[in-house]
Parts: sequence; C-alpha cells; structure tokens
Amino acid sequence: MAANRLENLLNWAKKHDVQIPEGLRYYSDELMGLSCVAEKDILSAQFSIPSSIIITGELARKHFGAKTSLNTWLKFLLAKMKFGEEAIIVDGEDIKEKFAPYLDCLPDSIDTPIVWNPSELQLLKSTNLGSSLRDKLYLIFKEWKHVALALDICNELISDEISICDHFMELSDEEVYEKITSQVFGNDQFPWFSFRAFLWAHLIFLSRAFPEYVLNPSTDTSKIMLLPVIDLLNHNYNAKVEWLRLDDSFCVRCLMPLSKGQEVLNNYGGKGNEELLTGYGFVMENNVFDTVALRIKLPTDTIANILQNEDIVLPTLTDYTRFAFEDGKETHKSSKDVTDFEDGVLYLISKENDISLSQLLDLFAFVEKNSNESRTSLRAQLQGLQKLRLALEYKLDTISVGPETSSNSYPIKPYRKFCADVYRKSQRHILKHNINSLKRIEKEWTSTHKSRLVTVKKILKADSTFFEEDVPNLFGGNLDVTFTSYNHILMLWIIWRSKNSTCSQLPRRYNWVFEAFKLFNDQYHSDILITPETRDLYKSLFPNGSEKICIDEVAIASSFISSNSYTRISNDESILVQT
Ligand SMILES: C[S@@+](CC[C@H](N)C(=O)[O-])C[C@H]1O[C@@H](n2cnc3c(N)ncnc32)[C@H](O)[C@@H]1O
Repeated sequence: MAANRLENLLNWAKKHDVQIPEGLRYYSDELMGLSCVAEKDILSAQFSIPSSIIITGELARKHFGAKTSLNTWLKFLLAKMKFGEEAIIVDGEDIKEKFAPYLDCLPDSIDTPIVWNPSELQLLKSTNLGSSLRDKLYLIFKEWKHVALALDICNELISDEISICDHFMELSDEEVYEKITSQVFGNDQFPWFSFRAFLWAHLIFLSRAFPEYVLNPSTDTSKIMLLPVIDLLNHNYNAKVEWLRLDDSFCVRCLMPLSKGQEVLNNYGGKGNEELLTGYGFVMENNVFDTVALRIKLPTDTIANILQNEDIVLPTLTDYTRFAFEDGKETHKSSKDVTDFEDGVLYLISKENDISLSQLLDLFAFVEKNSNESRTSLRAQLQGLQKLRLALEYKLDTISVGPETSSNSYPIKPYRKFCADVYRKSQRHILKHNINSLKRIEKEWTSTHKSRLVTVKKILKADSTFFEEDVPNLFGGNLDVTFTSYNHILMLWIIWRSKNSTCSQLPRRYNWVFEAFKLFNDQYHSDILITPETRDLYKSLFPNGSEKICIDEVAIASSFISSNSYTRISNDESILVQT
C-alpha cells in the first residue's frame, strides 16, 4: 500500500471529523495489510466516525431506488463506486468522489479461498471448507444474477455471465478460476455491473462490514455497512472493545489501556478458522472458537417425530449466524418445523465444550433405537455412541489424507498454504478431542452398567466349560476351533446354553440372557426368515451341516443379538445389553 494513499485517507478522515485517538500510527504490514499501533501508553482509546461518511444501504436505496435486498444493492453500489466511470450523485453529492480516498485504501487482495487457484484449493480438499466453497460462490453468483436482471442494462457481458452462472456447478475448478476468480483481485477493469465487480464488492463487505443495527437499533440485524478508517483495525478475539453509537457517530472503544508498541485491535467476534478464512482470508493458531461442522441429513418423518415427541436439540445454520450477511433475511425464529431442515441438522463440535457432542449423542441414540425402545435405553445410547464415533473417525480419516498434487499446477502462495495447514490441523485436533471424549464417555457408561453387559470375554471367564467341552463337541471333536468373529461365539453360546439347561451352572447374573432369548424366540420364531446372509453364515460355521444346531436356531439367535446388543467398533463385537 502506497504511503500517500494512507496519508490521503487519514487527512480525508480528519476533514470529515473522524476521531482517532492521539498517539496512534497506521502502517502497512506485509501479512495483515493496514494496521494500527500505539506509539505511547494510552489509557483509554476511542474511535468515532460520523454517520455522514458511513456507507449504508440507505445510499443504495437512494441511488438505485431499491426497496428490498438492500445488502445486495449496496454491494452493487460499492462495485459502481470502484469500477464505474460516471459520477454517482446521492443527495447532490458525488459519492464516488467523496469516498475516493477510502476506496483507494481498500486491500489489493484478500486471501479468502473463494479466490484461490486450483492448486491452492487442493490444500483444502476433503475438508468442510474445501467442499463448501463452490456452493458459497454459487450463492454469491445467484445473488448477483437476481439483481443484475433487475438492473435493466442491456449488455452482452451480463448475458455471458448469466450463462456461466446457469452452468456454474458443471465447471471445473480451472474454468472457475480462469473465467472469474483469478480476475477479481487482478488489475483488470470490468464493468461495475459485472459479476467479477460484484464478487470484489462482496468480498470487501465480507471482510470488513459492520452490522448496521449498532447505529440504527431498529434496523434488521442482517444489514451491513462500511466504516472507513474504523475498519483498519485487525482482529483478535481477546481484544476487549465495545461498539456503540454516540450522538450520530459509530464508536469503537478500547476497554483496556494500550501500551506503547501494542497493536490496536478490534474484535470481530468469536469466529472459528473456517469463518475467518472464508470471510477474512486469515486464520488464528490455537483458535478457541474453532469448530468442526457436522451436517446430518435426516428423513423428514424422523425430524417430524423428533420435533413432536423428543427433547432433542436440532440446530441449523441460523442458530450460529448472528448476521446473515449473505441474503439479508431475518432468519432467527423461536420454533422450527421440518422445512427448516432441508439442509440438514448442523452441529458444531469444538475442543472447548461438549455441548454439541452430548446433543449429538441424544440424536444418534434416537436414530439407533429399536422400535420397542426409548432413546434413553442403555443399548440405544451405546449403539448411538458407537455410530457417532464411527462418523467422527471417518471424517478424521478423510481430513487426514493429504492434498493431491495436481499435474497442471498453479503457484501456491505460502501464506495460503500456512492457512490451509492451520485449518486442517485444528479440524483434526477437534475431531480427535471429540473421539477421545466419546471413548471416555463409553468407558464411564460401560463401567457404571458393567453388570448389564455380556461380552465374549466375560463368557470365557464365567463359562470355561462351554469353550473347553461344548465347542469341540459342536465341531466334531475339534479341539482347535477358530472363529472369525466374536459374534459367532456369542451366538453359539446363546443357542447351546439355552437348549441345554446347563445354563443353571452359570452365575445367576447371566440368567436374563436366556430368559430374554426365550421370550424373543416365543415371540418371533414364526416370523424369522432365512436370508442368504444366514445361509452363508451357517455354511461358514458348519460347511458339512450340523446335527446339533440347525439354521433356524442360527437365524433366531442372530436376530436376537442384533436387537439386544450394540456393536463395539474397536473390534466389531456385539455386546449384549440387559434392558
Ligand atoms: C477489517 S480489515 C482490517 C484492516 C486490514 N488490515 C486492511 O488492510 O484493510 C480485515 C482484514 O485484515 C486482515 N486481518 C485482520 N486481522 C488479522 C489477523 N489477526 N491476522 C491476519 N490478518 C488479519 C485480513 O486481511 C482481513 O481480511
């Protein structure tokens, strides 16, 4: 950034009565862009900017006559101020000229992955962010198209870009980059109404807009505005600042004294790295607000059932969004219906607390429960826990696979690689942390309910006769029978011990298994179907058939086990749970 542009901006700000505390110096930092530092100790610093030089939707309303989608029109207005050639008169003033020193100081580039080249995008492959970028860009494209069509400008370029928009999801990363994103921060000039100009304006707003309601409390919380000079402060979530309206000005007040040499920082709010990187083009290491988003699509009737009957939290994006910068809709509402879940349920897990994890456990127990169980049954809870752990481990594995190096490589900006590495690493840490929490919870539950669980290991201890005498006997005197699955042992044990009343020799704590199996058998025996899987299983156990155990018994015991056990994923073992 040329020093004279910064100086022009500061002189302009002074002329327009922007209040900047004494003893501050603005400078250009290679990494953070324009930044501000205290040159002496300052007890209380306060910045203020009069509303006459705040860029709000009101300017767009006046200039374009827009009544709705003011955020979108405001982006068009900014694009027009930057790329248009004519004066833009609002209330008798040329706002293009008025804000020129501010426009000159807007960043030459933002490191948001929305504009990364295909090789840089590879660095985010298999991450939530990497997978959502195309959709994000498409949403911006559609937002542009909606208003571009209403502009009533007859221009070939608009028709060309609309046609790109209509086929946008079919384009390759290379095509998107070459046709659109590479140009946004290039030196090219394009018409102010083009999508590239709009995308530039969108990214400027995304990285430096403030919510207008601080200035106009009665306004919609999604409305955005630009605050020249105030928006030069960089972010740290530890910065103690207050945003307020004083008279007709917007103020940022530092709530802690500044020491000489200290950077003066704003606080953009508790944002995780995914939001910081997408919106602002940077990440913070060890970011306590970092989360991993888990989006779960559920059938409509499951959602309806939960909403009606269950006390399960089903969050959606709107629960996490404070200012819906994207579309300007007021999205918060107190109660939800099935239509709110078209994009699925969205849980944000973190390292800082287990709230989302426990909400997920409730949901997974509900999804895993049998028709005759409640979601609070121990079996459903343990089964839900295993399924959740499996989902997290799968996600961790996916993220852990490194990016592919593509043959047609573009140069990778080292800072972008750094951002991708920090983001990926933190996603992995959060997943590992939550997997460990699940392991801990599983340990607690299984130890509290030890007496209600039957594992093969326990059977081995309690019923050595079964292994030493009955198993060889079942397999024609073979003393060295090997099983490929714990479940086969469990199944044979249940069948054999319930047929041979020898189970009375077993400790009484196992009686419930045979009582439950008898009930199950009485209830379902006539309904049991011999599936091809049962035939395969029977054949694998008894290639030459068996006189002692028949296929019907195998079918009913398998079915009993699946309704009365959960499967521990670490060794794929079914563990019986007493109801
Ligand atoms: C509101 S602006 C702040 C002023 C900005 N430095 C400029 O040059 O205009 C937000 C931008 O500042 C940069 N930024 C803010 N805080 C940062 C941080 N903690 N680390 C790295 N970059 C940061 C990012 O480029 C971000 O898009």
